[in-house]
Formats: sequence, structure tokens, C-alpha cells
Amino acid sequence: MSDSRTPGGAATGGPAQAAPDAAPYDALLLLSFGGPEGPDDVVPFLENVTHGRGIPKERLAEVGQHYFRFGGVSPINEQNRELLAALRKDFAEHGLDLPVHWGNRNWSPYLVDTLREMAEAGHRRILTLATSAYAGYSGCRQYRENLADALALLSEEGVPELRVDKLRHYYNHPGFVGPMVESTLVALAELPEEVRDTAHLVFTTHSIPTAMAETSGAPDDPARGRPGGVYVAQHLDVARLVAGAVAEATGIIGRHWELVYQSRSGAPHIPWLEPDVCDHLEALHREGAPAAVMVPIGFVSDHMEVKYDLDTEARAKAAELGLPVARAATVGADARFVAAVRELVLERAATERGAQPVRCAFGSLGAGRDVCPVDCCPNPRAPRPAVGQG
Ligand SMILES: CC1=C(CCC(=O)O)c2cc3nc(cc4[nH]c(cc5[nH]c(cc1n2)c(C)c5CCC(=O)O)c(CCC(=O)O)c4C)C(CCC(=O)O)=C3C
Ligand SMILES: [Fe+2]
Repeated sequence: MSDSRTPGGAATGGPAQAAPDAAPYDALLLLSFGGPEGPDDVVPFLENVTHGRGIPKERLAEVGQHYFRFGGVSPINEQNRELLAALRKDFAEHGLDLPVHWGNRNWSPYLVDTLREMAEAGHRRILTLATSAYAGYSGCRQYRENLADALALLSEEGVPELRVDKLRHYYNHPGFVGPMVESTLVALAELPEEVRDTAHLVFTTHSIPTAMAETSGAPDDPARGRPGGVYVAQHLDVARLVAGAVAEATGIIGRHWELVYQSRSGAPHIPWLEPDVCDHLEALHREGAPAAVMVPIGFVSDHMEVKYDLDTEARAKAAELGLPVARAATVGADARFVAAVRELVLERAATERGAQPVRCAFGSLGAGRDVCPVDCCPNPRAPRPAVGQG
């Protein structure tokens, strides 16, 4: 992306570029999942995440152990602090005058407190970057419902009215795909040389109930009719893009790759997306695959689902099998991802001002919608208010 386009359509023409313009937005909200910061936080955090979700007690106790193994500290908050700092630095360096605040759905700093502070600081028109790149109830609508809940609470408190929008899904943005390609190449290079060229690429994402996958996206999305709906179609697009770019960079054509799932939750009798990554490693070993690189395209940072489910559990499974594995890093606070967020902000701001900016996207599905249809990615329990739809 080194050409002279002006993503966001913010500046055109002359040699002296105008300062990037985020109007009508006056602040960016970094909205994330949240995670515990010590042993005492673990149980209340899990209660926040799962209330009313029918997660079996045994599963909760097991997931609690994952956190306790790491001193009760999820890596996600520190990673969000890094992303927050990187966004602020990037915006300042590019003359983008847009304050960035951070709030979480399930742990402090809680979304509602952050929005209250933003209102008190005088912000009224807020754009949201969620640390979830894909469609689906858990990864998109649930974030938008939580925003609506927080706004309703603040309205009861008499806080001045805020208008909150959410950035489009960025899974297929060059600034998301590019760092994943590079980190996959880095991980391949960690494998013993004799298995490097034949290692499988094992793309992973969060398993979700198959019913949630089938209804992901809008009813008129062509991918909704495919198995796994838009959620799976989006991941397959990224997997294909990364595999293609890796082939180009390594000169190895026809390398095997698969999309598999991890971190299954819920009751055992409810079907979730399969195969699980550990079962898949076993199958690969059985079929004589020489090695694998796990590429967690479903996540934006190396949080607990990556550190425990892949780096601890799946690596232990691979060691038991004698299968050499490596794991690719997620985008985290990579400068290209941070720049992509700036572009997406400027793109959306320009669109809101009535312009038609460049909308960067790789792959076969194109740039996603700015505003979700009211009937996309439905809540599996009951419809609830959500922002960013219409
Ligand atoms: C699609 C998806 C993403 C990716 C998109 C996104 O990033 O949002 C994601 C991310 C994450 N999930 C996380 C943690 C948890 N998810 C749980 C449970 C669930 N996740 C689900 C889906 C997803 N989850 C679902 C359908 C459930 C079942 C309960 C329900 O229907 O809601 C549970 C309960 C215990 C259990 O695992 O059973 C925990 C603790 C953390 C924090 C990690 C850290 O602390 O570093 C992160 C980033
Ligand atoms: Fe989750």
C-alpha cells in the first residue's frame, strides 16, 4: 500500500496534504473483551462472561485453572494497553487529532465507565474499534449490544447523549492480513529445516455453536447459505490469502492448509464448529504430516485463548505426538495494523461526510458494511437493542 491513494479520501491534490480529518467523530473507543488481572478477579470475571449462557460448571472450573496457571492474569489487558499507546502514537505522528479511550465488555476498565468519562470529556460522536475482526453474534453483535446497554445506563444517569458507531469488520484488510502472512513465515522458519517446506498451515479460530455460525452475517449475504455461514466464509478467505502469500514468499506451491477450531465451550450435546485443533494435530500425525504451523487468524492479540489453548494445550499434544509445531503471532500492536485502524477511521469519517473513500480489502468477499443490517448475526436467545445497525 505504498501508492499515492488517500485512503479515507481525507486529502487530495497538492503537495502539502491537509491534516487528516476524523470529523464528524470526536473520539475513538477501543472496545475489548477484558480479562482478570489477578487470582481474585478470575471467578468474578468468568461470572461476567458466562451469566445466563448455560456453560457447565466443570467447563468454568477448567477455564479458571487456565487463568490460575498464569497467576490469575490474562495477557489481554496489557496487550490492549500496548495497542492503545500505539494508536495514540500513530495518530499523533500522522497529525490525526482524535483522542483514543479504552473500555472492556467483561472487566475493568468497564465500557460504561469509559463512555461516561468520554461524555464528561465532551465527546459526543464516538467511533468504536472492537478487538474482534469477524462477523458473528459473539464477535460483533454482542459488542454492539453491550454498547447499547451502556448507553441506556448512562442515559438513565442523565449523561449527555452519545452517538456510537462501530468500524467495519477488518479481517480482510491488508493491515490485518499482511502481519499474519509475515508471522506465519517467521513461525515456519522456527521449524526444523527438513520439515519446513512440507509443514501444514493450521489456521485456527474460536469455535462457536454451529447454529450461531449458520446465522452469522445478513440473510442476503451469499455466504450465509454456505456451511458455517459468513463466520466460516470470512475465515476461509483469510486462510486462503495467507496460504497464497506464503506460497509466493517461499516458492512452495500446494502446501496443505486447513481451518480448524479451538476453545470450545458450552454443553457437550450442543454442536460447535469442528474439528478441534488438538484432534486435528492427532489426525495430521496419523496421516503422516511432518510438521504444522498454527496460525490463529481468529484473534487480534496473543491473549489467553492463544497462550493457553494453543501454546500450552496444543503444544503439549504435539509434543506427545512427536509432531514439530510452531505458532504464528497475532497482529497485536503491529505498526501495519495500527496504520490500518487509522485508515479505517478516516475511511469511515469520510463516508459519514458523504464522500466515497477507497475501501481496502483483500480476498473474495470485499469490504464489509459500515452499518450492520438489523437482522444479521442474531442473538441466539432473544433480540436485544444494539448500536451500529439500521
Ligand atoms: C467468537 C469468539 C471470540 C473471538 C472474538 C472476540 O475476541 O470477541 C472470543 C474471544 C474471547 N473469549 C475469551 C474468553 C472467554 N470466552 C468464553 C466463552 C465463549 N466465547 C465464545 C466466542 C468467542 N470468544 C463463545 C460462543 C463462548 C460461550 C459463551 C457465550 O456464548 O458467550 C469464556 C467462558 C469460559 C469458556 O471458555 O467456556 C471465556 C473466559 C477472551 C478473553 C481471553 C483472555 O482472557 O485473554 C477472548 C478474547
Ligand atoms: Fe470466548
